[in-house]
Amino acid sequence: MTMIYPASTPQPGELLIRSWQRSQTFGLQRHHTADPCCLSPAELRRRQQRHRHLLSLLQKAMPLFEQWQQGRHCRLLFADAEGTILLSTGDSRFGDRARRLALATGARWHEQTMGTNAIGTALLEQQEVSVLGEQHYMHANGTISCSASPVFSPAGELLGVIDISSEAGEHSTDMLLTARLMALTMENALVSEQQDACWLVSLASDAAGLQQPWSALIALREDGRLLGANRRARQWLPRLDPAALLRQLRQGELTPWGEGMALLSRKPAPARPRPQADHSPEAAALKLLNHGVPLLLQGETGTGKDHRVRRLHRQSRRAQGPLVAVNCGALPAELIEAELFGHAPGAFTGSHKAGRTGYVRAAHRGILFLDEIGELPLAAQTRLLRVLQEKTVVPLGCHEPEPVDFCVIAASHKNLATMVAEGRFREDLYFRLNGYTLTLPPLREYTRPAFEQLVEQLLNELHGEHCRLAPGLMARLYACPWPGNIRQLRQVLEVAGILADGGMIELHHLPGLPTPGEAKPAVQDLKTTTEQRIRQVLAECDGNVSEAARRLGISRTTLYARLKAPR
Ligand SMILES: Nc1ncnc2c1ncn2[C@@H]1O[C@H](COP(=O)(O)OP(=O)(O)OP(=O)(O)O)[C@@H](O)[C@H]1O
Repeated sequence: MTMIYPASTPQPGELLIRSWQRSQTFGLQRHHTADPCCLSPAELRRRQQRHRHLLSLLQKAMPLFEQWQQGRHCRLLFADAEGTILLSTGDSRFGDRARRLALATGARWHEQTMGTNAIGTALLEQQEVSVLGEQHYMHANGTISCSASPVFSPAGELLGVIDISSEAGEHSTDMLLTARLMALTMENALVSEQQDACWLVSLASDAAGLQQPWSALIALREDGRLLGANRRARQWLPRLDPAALLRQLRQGELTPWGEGMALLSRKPAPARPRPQADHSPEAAALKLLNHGVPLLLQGETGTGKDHRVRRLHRQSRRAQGPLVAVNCGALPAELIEAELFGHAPGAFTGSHKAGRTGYVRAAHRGILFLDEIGELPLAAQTRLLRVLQEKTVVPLGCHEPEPVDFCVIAASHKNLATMVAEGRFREDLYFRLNGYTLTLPPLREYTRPAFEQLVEQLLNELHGEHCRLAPGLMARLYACPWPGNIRQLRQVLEVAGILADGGMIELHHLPGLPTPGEAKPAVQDLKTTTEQRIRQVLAECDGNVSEAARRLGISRTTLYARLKAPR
């Protein structure tokens, strides 16, 4: 590959050559328009919310940048580990050009789409880099120069990147140094706040270098176990015995170490208060799941069964294993057993030539989520019961049972106990699945404080902390019937927050608000109320079922089911 630079541009090092080669491999052309694939404002706010702790640490390090920046025309950017800019601040004169070049929040600077660039290249190489003027792969970016330094977690995972960008002619080497200093300051803050850390130890080549942002820093537990390290410390770790070092340091705060380095122990970091014991049903469910007890989730459509299962999986001991979700109501009747338990190659006419693993075996070492379990036909229920009892599967066409290690969570919007009483669900399977029942209430049964908390959480998740309801609107929302439960509420708030540009939501930002009843409907009236509301919306949509389901925030299947439900 030939790289031709203007005489004024420094020749690239190996890192940039590798990056240019990658840019070519990605099929990019230098004269193409760079496409930063900007995120929608809502998605950007979600990401900023997800990374709010990192952003708050960056804010604390900001005085470093502000002091240094005086008189310089440059911008500081922070991008997450996927190259999405979450913060852009600094000189507004350069800001206009920066915006034109998509150095603004929401833009994504992957190497795959933008070619060689400081953010994308620093992320892929996991090391700091300056990309000056025409060293950018895309001509369009040749007018700027950028220096970026990655930020790592105390465990060494890449969290994001700090970048300082300026006009190509105005870049200086201290921009990379400042980006590095900011990144190190953030890493040190992360190391210092490690949970259970009692000791922080700085390492440097001499006493003068200790406790500087660029010194190595490690966090230790009371017994000397290593909890985390900044990037500088990581290079020492292979030669370091933290427990022995701590013993030594407890004799005297400043101690020579190993290869003549000076060491300093700092005051014990304040221990974090232990979380209060959690006696909620969800905590009980998690504890039981971790002991292999099957869970049963009951709740109307949209009450958050799927959402809850995903959260339980994330928090469980099986978080590293798969979560295999099966909608039992959507399995084709004639293939249910093959889909669940798998089959040998060519086991039956029309079967997969290579055989099929089946959902149960796919959940090995993880969690099998059987959604809409009430829809499973009786014959399949019998086989499922055997699989749950024996924790082995015999795929169709096989003879040998195969052990499978999985936990099961089942969910249904139908009342399974009633189905058992009516003979539509096997009693023994019901007892086997129902190690512990978690019932998710419909929104109409939420207390006012619980409802407010949910609305605030959803607004925060969807639109960030500045989005809130105008006075009086909470009461209006609480009075609505919400047949689609959280799904419907979420959709209404998503639309409202966008219309309100993430600020104060007024009544006119709520076009899809369900009509409030005179009072909250009594439970026994709910079927009638729901059906009336569905018919009303259907009429408003001229019988268009998809549109009505969208407005109500429920699926089309649910809409049909609601209309067909026996009175
Ligand atoms: N606690 C929660 N916080 C935020 N969002 C939630 C919560 N619970 C549910 N949601 C959201 O509400 C919507 C519906 O949730 P979910 O699909 O989990 O409901 P469900 O009970 O499984 O519904 P169905 O029975 O119709 O499948 C989803 O968009 C989900 O992200």
